Amino acid sequence: MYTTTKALLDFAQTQNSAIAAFNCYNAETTQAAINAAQETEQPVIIAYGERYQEYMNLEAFAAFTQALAKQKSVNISLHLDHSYEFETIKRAIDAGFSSVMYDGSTHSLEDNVRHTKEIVDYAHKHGVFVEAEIGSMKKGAFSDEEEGDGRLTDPDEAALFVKETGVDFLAASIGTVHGMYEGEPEIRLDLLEEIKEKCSVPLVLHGGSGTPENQVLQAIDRGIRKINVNTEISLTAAGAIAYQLNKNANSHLSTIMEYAQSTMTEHMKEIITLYKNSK
Ligand SMILES: O=C(O)C[C@@H](O)[C@H](O)C(=O)COP(=O)(O)O
Ligand SMILES: [Zn+2]
Repeated sequence: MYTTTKALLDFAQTQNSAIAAFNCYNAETTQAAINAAQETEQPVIIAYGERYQEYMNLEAFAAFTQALAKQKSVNISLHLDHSYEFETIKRAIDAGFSSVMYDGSTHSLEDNVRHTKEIVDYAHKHGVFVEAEIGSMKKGAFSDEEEGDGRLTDPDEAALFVKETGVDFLAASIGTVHGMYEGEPEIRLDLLEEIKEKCSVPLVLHGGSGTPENQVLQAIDRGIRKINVNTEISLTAAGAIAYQLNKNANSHLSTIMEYAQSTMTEHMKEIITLYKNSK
């Protein structure tokens, strides 16, 4: 079923769980995520980033995802991840994305508020929900993302940001990184508690890959409702491809990709089940 990210995060709120938002950019990643949702009978968010456009056209991706989602009985939403250009956001809204993320984290607070508000006003007029980021994420290992300066979110700034912009979901920087960790990460649960207390909107955790399970569960218990995962799944697929080629270097491409896809599905099922947080 094709639904909105807002409906999924509201549902997560009632369950004290978080919804996995998997970064998808081709047929295999998207099918893997949708199959994982179907097999676990849990909702999932398909997150397509602005930077993937060179790899798969935005409108084609949206049509593909919506067509698959409509054939399934579980709830699936389509979200535009990290976007910097108003133009991309407008295109995503026209293509049927239910939510978009404007990433103004590299701007000053004042500019981030101004740009985000402009986008929120536009998106809300079109019935679309907006995620935005305050603070910024550091880049860890194996991430193709651009280097951020890694500023933790200030709870008072976050409260002001939510109030001034009218944003629907807030991505807060609380100690995770984009990519894998070099050492043991430490999610700042104290900071998360303070942000949660001061902001009434659902909170989003970026940099889900490699984050220790006990820290993830504690973050969910303190109000994280959406967790973005990319690098970990990409590494799983790369490992599966290497394994298949090692077994048979002349494998047909469809065999290699099918194996990569089913391996991703299994990994995604574990993540979805963890985030469900049922004790
Ligand atoms: O890499 C992308 O294009 C998107 C990611 O930044 C995503 O938003 C995210 O936070 C996933 O982090 P990761 O699991 O640590 O790669
Ligand atoms: Zn991210």
